[in-house]
Amino acid sequence: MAGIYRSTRYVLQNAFGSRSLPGAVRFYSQKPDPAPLINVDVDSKTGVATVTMNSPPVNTLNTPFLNEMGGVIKELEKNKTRGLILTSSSNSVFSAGLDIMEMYKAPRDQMAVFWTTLQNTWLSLYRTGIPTVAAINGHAPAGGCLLALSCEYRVMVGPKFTIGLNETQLGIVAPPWFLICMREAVGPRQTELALTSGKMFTATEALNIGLVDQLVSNKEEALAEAHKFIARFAKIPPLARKLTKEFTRQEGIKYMEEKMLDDLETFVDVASSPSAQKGMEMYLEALKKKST
Ligand SMILES: CCCCCCCCCC/C=C/CC(=O)SCCNC(=O)CCNC(=O)[C@H](O)C(C)(C)COP(=O)(O)OP(=O)(O)OC[C@H]1O[C@@H](n2cnc3c(N)ncnc32)[C@H](O)[C@@H]1OP(=O)(O)O
Repeated sequence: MAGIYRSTRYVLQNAFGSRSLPGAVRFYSQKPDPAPLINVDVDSKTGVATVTMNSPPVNTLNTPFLNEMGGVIKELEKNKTRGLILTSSSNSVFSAGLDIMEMYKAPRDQMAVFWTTLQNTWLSLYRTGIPTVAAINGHAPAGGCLLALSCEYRVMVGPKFTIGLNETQLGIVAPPWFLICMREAVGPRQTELALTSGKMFTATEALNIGLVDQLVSNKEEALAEAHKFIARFAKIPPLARKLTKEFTRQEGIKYMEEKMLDDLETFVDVASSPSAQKGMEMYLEALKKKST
């Protein structure tokens, strides 16, 4: 089994194409798609990129989306972008997390490609030397919360949106690297309490436990505060900043570097188990009922 996963990873690692940014201008990532999944807008004065997830209806994280996100981060690093602000084009959802359709009734090799892409893209975002901020302008359950936690600073639009790692509510388990990200933000006690119950926090609750750093009342304010956070690093030498970030995040980085294949195998085994499949089926039904 590990052989399949290793060759899958090889293919994926070589699948991130690259293309030069024509200076500080707007560009769309990866494929010349008339409806890109992610828009990137680089401010010509500050060099800060606003990366807008634009995969309606709820920015689910599936393989094409994650590949595109990985490509975007690579491009921004190559172009020495001054900051990355992650936000959503939706008025109510930051990201609904992993696309359950990538896990539900999916063949094991498809699940493996999906998870490997997630692992690689997560690691790129989590460890990038570029200062990162999540401007959370909508609900951020599960993988949506992970995306926000992988950034260095979180500004959330309140009070009506929610955020959290709700996996246990679905009968699935947040892997250790999700948990490490949560623990880095809120500490071990709050992490255990939150994850064992799969709690979704209101924006105010999230602020109170340190899951987010700031509350604002709309997206424009969120973006303005995100720019302010990035401006703090104007006079900090980038290499010193990057290495300090790597040292601070070494537990998560080390976990992924050393345990990537074990994590992958566990994921495929757990996600394809009858009980996880049943849980996903019931959850999907509940989502569908809710939306009709
Ligand atoms: C070593 C141990 C290792 C263990 C490994 C175990 C492996 C397990 C994997 C663990 C990780 C999981 C992380 C995840 O991210 S799982 C996904 C969790 N996501 C959610 O719970 C969010 C579900 N969605 C919502 O709550 C709501 O959609 C929303 C985000 C609050 C938005 O609500 P809104 O009313 O605006 O929109 P709708 O609910 O009507 O949704 C619109 C359509 O989108 C579909 N949808 C929503 N979320 C998902 C999703 N995550 N995946 C796939 N599809 C989704 C929804 O069904 C609607 O579809 P429809 O229009 O066709 O009805």
